[in-house]
Amino acid sequence: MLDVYTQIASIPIGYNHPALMKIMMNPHNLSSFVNRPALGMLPPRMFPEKLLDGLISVAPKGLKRVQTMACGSCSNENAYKAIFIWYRTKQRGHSNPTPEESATSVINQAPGCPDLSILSFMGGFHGRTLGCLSTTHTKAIQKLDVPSFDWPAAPFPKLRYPLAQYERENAQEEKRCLEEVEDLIVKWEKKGKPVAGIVIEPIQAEGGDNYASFDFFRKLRAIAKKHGSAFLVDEVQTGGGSTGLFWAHQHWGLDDPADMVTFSKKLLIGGYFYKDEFEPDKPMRIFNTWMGDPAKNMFLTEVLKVIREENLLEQVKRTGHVMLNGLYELQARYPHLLSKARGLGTFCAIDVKDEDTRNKLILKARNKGVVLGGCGNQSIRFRPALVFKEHHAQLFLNIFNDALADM
Ligand SMILES: Cc1ncc(COP(=O)(O)O)c(CNc2csc(C(=O)O)c2)c1O
Repeated sequence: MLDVYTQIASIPIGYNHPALMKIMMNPHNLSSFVNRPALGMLPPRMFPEKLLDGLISVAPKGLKRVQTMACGSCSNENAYKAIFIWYRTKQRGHSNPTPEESATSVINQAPGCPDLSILSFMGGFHGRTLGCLSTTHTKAIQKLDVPSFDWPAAPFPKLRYPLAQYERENAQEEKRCLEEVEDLIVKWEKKGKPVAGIVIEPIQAEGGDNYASFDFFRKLRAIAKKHGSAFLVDEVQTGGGSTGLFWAHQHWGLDDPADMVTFSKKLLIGGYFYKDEFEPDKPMRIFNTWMGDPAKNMFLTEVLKVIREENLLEQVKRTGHVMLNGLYELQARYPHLLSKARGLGTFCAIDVKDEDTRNKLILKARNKGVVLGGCGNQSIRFRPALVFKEHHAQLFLNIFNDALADM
């Protein structure tokens, strides 16, 4: 199969890459695979140094610290907790709780359990655990029957395509959404549930590969700063190089770095980078048994080596041009079926006329040997590995054309 979905965007350098297979064959690595440590209490002696060649070597601008986790949901979940701890420490002026805060915390009451909130966006997806689900607004089936926190959800810009033709309308739409963000922050402050943090994806993936301008994100970052809220960029799906830069939010050109960046999928390990001030004041406040997995970190270090040695981020840019230009051509050839071709690097998507036709097209592509994935109500998202070259893209486009001709 030609895989253009790669296990929901989580295979970085293709299947069975020799460099990763070699890791498995090295007898010196066996202990890391067999003896999984409780990293929060008993990290292997060389673990911090090993992070330097791996995760810390790709730390986003302005972030020097990293907390590893297992998956995207637990990365966001624990990043939210670190934000709440930071916010309350800032409000108190120190990190020593009063006896009342300690007593009320264990019975789920304020002030020990404060009424704080995280602002998210309609169309955003941040995971399926309880805190993450309160910031996820994609499909009802993901949220039905699960209690939710009373946290604000702002509108995400609904851009009109082609972007060049609707610049004025789209700028107006983004301005409307940013005004709504500030209104919600003020409203939740008045409700006694101050917004401790804002979470956003650089491209709303599950929600349908929704885009906003880089200027929108720079302005949003400034709003978070203005209101004393942490700014968390969720790079679980966009991170790892598929937009042509290692982190999608690098495209924004932020003067003031994000406070936190969560990751998982292509990085093979979950976790979040964070600014010094978000370091919890005491051990075990952000904690679980494993806190990540040194074996996965080993694979990641090797993946990063391959990305550098094979210059894969430049490859992504070249392949991305072939993909997007090919999608433009197909949308022109099948205007009754396709619209809104869009992408950054090989992180591309296209809309199909309706959900049923989108699902049929994915099935038809699969029967012709191509693995695709849907997102949103009627989009197809393309998530190839970083080793996906121009000839793979052309092969995909030819098969996709045959599937479309067959609809
Ligand atoms: C931007 C973003 N943030 C967080 C998550 C959650 O990561 P996991 O918990 O699934 O590892 C994801 C996971 N993506 C995802 C794709 S399908 C899916 C699902 O639960 O149906 C989840 C994500 O795309």
